[in-house]
Order: sequence, then C-alpha cells, then structure tokens
Amino acid sequence: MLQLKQEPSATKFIMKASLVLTLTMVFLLGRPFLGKAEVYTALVDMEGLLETERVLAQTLSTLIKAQEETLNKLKRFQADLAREHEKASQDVQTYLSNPINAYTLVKHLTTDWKGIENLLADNKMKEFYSNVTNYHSVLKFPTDEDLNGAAVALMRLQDTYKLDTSAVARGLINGIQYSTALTAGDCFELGRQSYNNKDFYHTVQWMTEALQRFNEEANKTITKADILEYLAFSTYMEGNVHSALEMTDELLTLVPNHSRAIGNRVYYLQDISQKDLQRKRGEDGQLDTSPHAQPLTFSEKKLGDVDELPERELYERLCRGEVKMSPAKEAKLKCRYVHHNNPFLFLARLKEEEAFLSPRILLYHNILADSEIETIKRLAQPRLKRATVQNYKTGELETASYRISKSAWLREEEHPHIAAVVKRVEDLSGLTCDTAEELQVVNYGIGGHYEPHFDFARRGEQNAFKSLGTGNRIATTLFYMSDVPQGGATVFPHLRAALYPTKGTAAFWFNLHRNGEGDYRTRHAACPVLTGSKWVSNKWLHERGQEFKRRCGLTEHED
Ligand SMILES: O=C(O)CCC(=O)C(=O)O
Ligand SMILES: [Fe+2]
Repeated sequence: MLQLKQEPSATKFIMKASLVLTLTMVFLLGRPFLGKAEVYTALVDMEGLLETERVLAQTLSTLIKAQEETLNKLKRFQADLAREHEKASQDVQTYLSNPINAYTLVKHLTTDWKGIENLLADNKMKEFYSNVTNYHSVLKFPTDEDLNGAAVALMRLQDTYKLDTSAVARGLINGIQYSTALTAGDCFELGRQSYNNKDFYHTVQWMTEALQRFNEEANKTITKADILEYLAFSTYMEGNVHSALEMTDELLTLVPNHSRAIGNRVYYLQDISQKDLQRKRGEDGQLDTSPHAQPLTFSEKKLGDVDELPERELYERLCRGEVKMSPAKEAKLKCRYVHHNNPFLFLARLKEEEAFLSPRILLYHNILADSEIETIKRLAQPRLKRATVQNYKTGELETASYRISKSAWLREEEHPHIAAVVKRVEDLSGLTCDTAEELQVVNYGIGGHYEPHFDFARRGEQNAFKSLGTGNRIATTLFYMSDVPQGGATVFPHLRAALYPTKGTAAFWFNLHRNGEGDYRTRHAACPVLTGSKWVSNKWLHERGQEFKRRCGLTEHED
C-alpha cells in the first residue's frame, strides 16, 4: 500500500519564527503546550508569541556562548592529545624516555581528563531544557493546531488573492516586501501541513518551492530525500503518476534502500501498466477514458459574464477587487449630512454615504472616536474567544472553519463609551436598541474570514434567537475599528458590492423586508485579512420594539 512517513507523536518543531504577510508563522522549539486556547484566530492573541520568541532567543544565545566555550576547550584538549600522540608514535621509546613527555602523558590522562569529564558532566543542555520546560507555564506557546491553522490560513490567502507561491516564499505580497524569505525547511513545513490535511494540491506547490530553495541553499535546512518523498506521493495523488515515478527514482538514487519509496515504486508501475491497458482497450473501442469523454469541470468552462458566476467565485473576485459596480449605478449614489429630525443630530450631524441603493447599505463616516475604539478593544481583548456559528440543524453553537476570528460581547453598562456608541446606533438608525444584542467585538487573525452568510435567521432554523424573545435580526450595524492595508473587505456577492474597512466608519443595512421576511440580497462575507489586523464590532438590532419606528408592509417589495 502507498504510505508516507508517520508523524512523530510529539513533534519537535525547528525553532524559526518568520514574519509572513505581517502575520507570524510560528515554528517554535519544544513540545506543544496542549490545553490552551488557540492563538492564530485573533491577531492580538499572537502578540504574546513575540515575547516568547524574544525570551527563547535570549536564552539560546546564552546557551550557545557557553556551549561554544566548552567546545573550544574540548577542541584545544583534543588538539593537544593528537599532537602529542603523533610525536610519540614516531618513536615510542625515545618519546617516553623524555621525562617531560612522560609527565605530559600522565597529566593528560589524569588532571586534564578529569577536567574534561567535569566539563562533560556539567550538562548545560539539560539545564536549558528544564528551563524551557518551565517556560511553558509562563510563556505563551502556540500548539500544533495553531501551526496547522496558520498554514491553512496562508493557503486560503494564496487561493483567494491568487498569490504566487514563489513570491510568498520570498516574503512578497502583491509586490510589497513584507518579510524575510522562507527557507527550504519552512516551505517543506508548509507542504507537510498541507499533506497532513490531505490537501495534495498545496503540498505539491510548497514541496516544489522547497526543492527550488533547497537547490539554492548553501546551508541546507532540509534534505532533498525528505522533500522528494512528500512531493512524489502528492504528485501521484494529484494524478501525475509518471512524474511521481520519476521523483521516486530520484529519491532511490539518493537513498537506495528507502523502503517506502521501493513500495510506492512498485505501486506506481502497476498503476501505469493498468492505465496503459485501459487506454489500449479504449482504442479498441471498448472504453474511452480520454479527457474529451469527461464532462467539463467548472474551472474549464469559459465564464464570461459575471452574472453566471457561482457565489464562491464572485465572493473571491469581490475580495480581490476585480468586480466593480457599474458606473451608471455608482453615479446614483449620494452622500449627505443627516439629522433625521433629531435635535441632537442637528448639532452633531452624521456623514451618511450610500454604498448601495436596493437594498440600502449606508456608511457613516467618523462615527467612532479613536478613544472609543481604544476602550472597546481594551475591554474586549481579555475576553476574546473563538467565534462560533449556529448549527443550522441542531441549533448548537460551534466553531467552523468558515468563520475564523475571535469575539467578545460588551454591555453598555460596562463603560460610558459603550453606552454612547449604542445610543449613536439608535440615532443613526432611528430604531431602538432596547431589544438589540450586546455589542459584539471581533478581531480577525491570520487569514481570518467569515464566508458568505446571512445575519438573520431563516425559516426552519433551529432555536434561532428564540430564547431572546425579541424576534429576528432586523438590522446590522457593523463598525470598522481598524484600517486593513490589504484584504478584509465586507462583500455582498449578490449585489456585487464591497465595503473596505476604514477605522471609525460604520455600515448599516436592514436584514429583513418590511413584511418581516429575510432579505436574501443581504448575504455577505468578510474576506480573509491579507495584511494587518482587522477589528470590527456589530450591533444587531431585533424586530421587537421597532413597531412604531420602522413602518411595516404587506409585501417584500415595499421600500
Ligand atoms: O467583518 C466583517 O466585515 C463582517 C462581519 C460579519 O458579517 C458578521 O460578523 O456577521
Ligand atoms: Fe454578518
């Protein structure tokens, strides 16, 4: 059977922390500290890892100095012994008849050797190791899950933003140098993570990059045999058995008795001869397995009009900024100062911008002060927990790979700034927040995202907001609490609209039609964060209490 290396149960990672996409990809020395909440899902939680990195670098530097001293002493002693021995072996009798030589020999093997023995017994490595073990209780260490999460996030960014593997490996993102280049070993590790996730497509990409880096590297960070082993197998899994065989042959020239390679080679050969046979039968008119006989896959189809695109493709194109609103539509959008006949807003006017007309998506600029943002972040930070989603069928809250971020909930009583922000939501919307959910604060981590979803509960959804007794989520207010240099847009695939985060701006839209039915056009997503840290907060308003504030209607079509 085909097989690859078994992963060692307690993998020790090579110490290397490299900044990729200004996101910290962490490969730390030592056993993963299990039982701690993951850190990769929020960028703020990653900050503690930099402190861990600093302490380890300092400790290692002290250890290396001490070890170098020890090594130098050993080298000097070894050279003395070798030199004397060389002299002695030329003429043993003459050598020993010299009293100084005789004394030197005895001294080497008594006092000097004792000193060396003491040196060897003084095991600084052990001391260092026990220190490192102690660090685990004080310092923040990422887990295997973090390493995997960080690697998967990198692949997600690569796919969504069509990033070139070689460029990323050189620390370049969209032409901007963000970090130092990755070594062959780093690329190998990314490939290995993909392999463990059975993602052979990315394994091939990263192992190929590892091979290229290996060829250029003066100080090798990985062996060619290790790379070839993973590359060959993944290439086979990707459907290219001939290349897999070539790579396995190359691996066998490097390590002739590589048992897995020997086994796989037999399997590949069998596979090739079987396929040859099938092809031959096809030529005889019995079986046609040529590509023409198979239906076109989605990626092979020519997709001209944006309207024909499936949601996923639209979502990714919007994230990349490739889909733009038509100039005719854009020309109809206005911005204005608003007061909603609210005396307070006559003094503190809101800067309202239309981002979309039907359904209306409004932007309010400079609606949060920096001091308010700081308060919200400060209060939320210690309480950030992996964001959950409600299982459509069971109604249970659970974590999901399609929502990667951390969130916390803040009550208005906690700080006057929160109360002021909630009041502002009432001012801008003309609705009441009496039945709204608490303020949700979100920080996205490496490649953090939230795939297309509705904020409102659909019919048939279990438990959705039932326990609240306040009805469905009538409207969303989304505050942007940071600028995001690259990525992280909020996109509405069905509207072909994208909102780019600007610190201090809020977006507002109704999720429900006037008749209470969900407005399916509001389906939206948070694109993966490419660089920077994305902070947002949401205030979700509910139906109850809005009866005299938002006119109701009998149909979906009344605006
Ligand atoms: O972060 C964003 O841009 C959108 C977040 C969102 O849609 C949500 O939390 O429901
Ligand atoms: Fe949402």
